[in-house]
Amino acid sequence: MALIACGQFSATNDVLANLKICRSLAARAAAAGAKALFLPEASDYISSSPAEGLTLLPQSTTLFLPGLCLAASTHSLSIIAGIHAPSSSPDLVRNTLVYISTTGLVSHSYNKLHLFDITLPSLTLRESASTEAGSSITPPIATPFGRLGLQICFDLRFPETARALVNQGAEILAYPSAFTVPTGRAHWEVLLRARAVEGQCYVVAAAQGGRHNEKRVSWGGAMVVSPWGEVLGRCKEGEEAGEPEICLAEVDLGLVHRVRVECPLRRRTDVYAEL
Ligand SMILES: O=C(O)CNC(=O)[C@H](CS)NC(=O)CCC(=O)C(=O)O
Repeated sequence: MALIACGQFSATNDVLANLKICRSLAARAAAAGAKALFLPEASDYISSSPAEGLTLLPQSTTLFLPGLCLAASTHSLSIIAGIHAPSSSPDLVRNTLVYISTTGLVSHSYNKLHLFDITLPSLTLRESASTEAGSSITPPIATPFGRLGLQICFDLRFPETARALVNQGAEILAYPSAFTVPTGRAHWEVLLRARAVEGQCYVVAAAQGGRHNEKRVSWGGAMVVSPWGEVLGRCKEGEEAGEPEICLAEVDLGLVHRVRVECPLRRRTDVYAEL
């Protein structure tokens, strides 16, 4: 059994202010006895334009990430955080999830595979205009609290990558996110719980929640879901979201095993392809 913390706040274009919030969440998680802190997608900054994002990127690399690493080693805490990272093009960033071990080193990372390009009546977002998509799945990481699969936000809508990670041994899936308000209200909880029930694994979804700038608001509702689909802890959602917070949950790998034994999901790979 290991206690983990799942964080929520609203990042702005002030990288140092975002770091201060993340460091305070790390202190809270450690004081509560957590072994790991999960932070949202884009914890380093939410910009109001792709051009502004590019100007903030150096501060993410030289200030935000080293600051998080220091927090991890200071508190002997694993930190799993969404950040931006340089890409192969000077005009694009990567949307990355880093795993920082308790010694304060980035040991693993994952680049978001599925980019969020939507055109709703109320909202248009084109992540592909600013972001280079990843090109591989990071195999599950052996951590002190279980084998962890890395995904990011919009990846949540693609059960194939979750299945691939579970087939590779994942016991926990991370979905750090910055869901929009209309899609969050409609889909966030049901998708997270579905991924946990289908994968028979824990799902840990740190989230941006609240207003970032005059154009952008995130739904919030960071949560930890059990392999049986129960919500074990959750942060505020919708209008209520805004203040930095954490929710806590126990990860019991015995429960992952029990659910998989009690309800075996034997696939008909004679009929459809195995992933
Ligand atoms: O670009 C950044 O700085 C941070 N990244 C994001 O906010 C990303 C891309 S715009 N958001 C999502 O993927 C939301 C997905 C979503 O809301 C859904 O699937 O419904």
